[in-house]
Amino acid sequence: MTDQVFIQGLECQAVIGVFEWEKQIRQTLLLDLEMAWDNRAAAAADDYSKALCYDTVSKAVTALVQDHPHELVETVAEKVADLILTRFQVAGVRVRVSKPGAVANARTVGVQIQRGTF
Ligand SMILES: Nc1nc2c(c(=O)[nH]1)N=C([C@H](O)[C@@H](O)CO)CN2
Repeated sequence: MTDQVFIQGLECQAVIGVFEWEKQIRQTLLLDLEMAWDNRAAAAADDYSKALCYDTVSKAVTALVQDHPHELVETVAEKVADLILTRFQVAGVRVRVSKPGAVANARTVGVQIQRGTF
């Protein structure tokens, strides 16, 4: 099954980082999500209830990332993947977490993980 629902560049203001000064501020994280989802039923019936709602997922992920402090972008990626797999019954997910402010001479840095099956 190759269908996906995706979310690109989801901007979150998070308490994120290993250093003490980072725990006192919010920094931008950008999330890219790809979720395995068979879109045929929703499309055939033109039925929102059969779709994976990117707005609902975006709100849930934003709350998770913004409402709890984390040290590592790896932890954020794992928690987001777990949320999507469990709360939204998605079979597979790719999560990319970018921290654009972290390295002065890099456009961005971060991690990408894949969990479940596509
Ligand atoms: N693989 C990782 N490396 C680093 C992380 C991280 O979350 N994962 N974090 C930091 C610091 O918080 C850094 O972003 C401060 O600028 C360093 N390396």
